[in-house]
Amino acid sequence: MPRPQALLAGRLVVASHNSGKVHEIGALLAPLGVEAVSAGALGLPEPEETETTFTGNAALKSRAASAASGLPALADDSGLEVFALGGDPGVYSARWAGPSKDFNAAMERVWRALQEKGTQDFSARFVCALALSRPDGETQVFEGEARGVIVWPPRGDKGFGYDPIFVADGQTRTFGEMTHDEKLPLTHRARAFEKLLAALR
Ligand SMILES: O=c1nc[nH]c2c1ncn2[C@H]1C[C@H](O)[C@@H](COP(=O)(O)OP(=O)(O)OP(=O)(O)O)O1
Ligand SMILES: [Mg+2]
Repeated sequence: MPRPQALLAGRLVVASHNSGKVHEIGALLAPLGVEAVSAGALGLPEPEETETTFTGNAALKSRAASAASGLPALADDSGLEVFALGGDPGVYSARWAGPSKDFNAAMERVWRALQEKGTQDFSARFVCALALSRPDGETQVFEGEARGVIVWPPRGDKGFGYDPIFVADGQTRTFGEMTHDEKLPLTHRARAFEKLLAALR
């Protein structure tokens, strides 16, 4: 079996169709000298996310991309868990935005659900599962989280998804108000990536 490290030595598929994620994962991979190519650039299809966990969906996406391309693949399945909402939208975070990917509507739905609960508990976390697959299907998955609170109204137009309503612990600005370089080290994604690197070392 090749050293897992070799998986990050040459060309790697970033198995995501979300440009915000592809940008962030590209920045995490850049210092390693990995030649990252996105699933979209290779014309790979977007698999249906049939699992009920972040780790399950991440593995499903990395396996599909690696098998289809013959290259190692790194997939990200992530989402926002709001504690007072029992973890919603969770693995359905992308689906709450609907087929038109309307995250203004998805953010409103989060806020409305919190209002309906009548709660003052706005605590939340972003979760990211990163799955690394080889073309033979062998897969490793790593999870990271970023804890914080939901704020309303949305603030900032940077980032993607739910960034304008999330303030990470210890911060005052939302992820939507931060530059890419400010947001990235605070993310669930960077934390999952640290674990992946530690495991491959
Ligand atoms: O840092 C983040 N900042 C804001 N929102 C975020 C973040 N990370 C995940 N999210 C939300 C939006 C995203 O749409 C959904 C993930 O859903 P998820 O299925 O993993 O990704 P996706 O469908 O957008 O792209 P793909 O599956 O092709 O990787 O959670
Ligand atoms: Mg998805």
